[in-house]
Amino acid sequence: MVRLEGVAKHYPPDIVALQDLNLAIAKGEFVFLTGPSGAGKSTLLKLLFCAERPTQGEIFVDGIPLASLSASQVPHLRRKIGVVFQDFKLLTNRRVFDNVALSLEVTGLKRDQVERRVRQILDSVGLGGRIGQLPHQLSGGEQQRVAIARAVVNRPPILLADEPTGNLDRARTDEVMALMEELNAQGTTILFATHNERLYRHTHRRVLRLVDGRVEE
Ligand SMILES: Nc1ncnc2c1ncn2[C@@H]1O[C@H](COP(=O)(O)OP(=O)(O)OP(=O)(O)O)[C@@H](O)[C@H]1O
Repeated sequence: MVRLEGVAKHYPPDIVALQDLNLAIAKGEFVFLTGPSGAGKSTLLKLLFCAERPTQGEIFVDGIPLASLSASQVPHLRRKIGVVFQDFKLLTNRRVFDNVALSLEVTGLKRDQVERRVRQILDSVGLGGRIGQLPHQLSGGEQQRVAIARAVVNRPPILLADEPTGNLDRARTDEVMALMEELNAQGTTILFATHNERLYRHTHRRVLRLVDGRVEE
């Protein structure tokens, strides 16, 4: 589902964020990405959804060579990829419903289909009753569950998570992890960046550790 071959990313003037990265993530895997601050975790995720382009090397997502994509084709790639961030990035002046619906409306679904899908996904993350509220009326954990619902409402095969539990307490973190497990059980390939060793220590999941821009398993 994801393949990197000899990937490097440099930022000007002389920062080497990633170097000679080779890795493959199979369809349906749930892989953790860890490593110290500044190791390049966010950079790696950004390369996968074309928010950054590699300085060297090739990246394939679901068989698509990303180097071949023009700027106008990037939105098509992004429909395959859900992304969740530490700071949720919800639209603060839009209701929970709209935050989730926006990512479906761009796909051209009819209004009643959008409404049905949004209700369904919000029910599945336990927020069916909060559909008309604004983000600030929700707790941090609830806001993150809205962000996850938004990321997966159009059923992308891949979910990228960049420290999604970084702002959450232990109980809320466990709720988010349970949701991730559920999405993975339904077939979503997940790449989950985190500093929190507790989240992967006792799992059987593969853990990729970035150190100085290189990957160790
Ligand atoms: N847009 C940018 N311009 C210049 N340097 C950048 C840029 N983005 C990231 N960097 C640098 O690249 C390196 C990797 O950063 P990145 O954010 O990928 O690390 P990270 O592992 O996600 O860190 P953290 O755990 O603190 O979020 C760091 O040295 C960072 O300062």
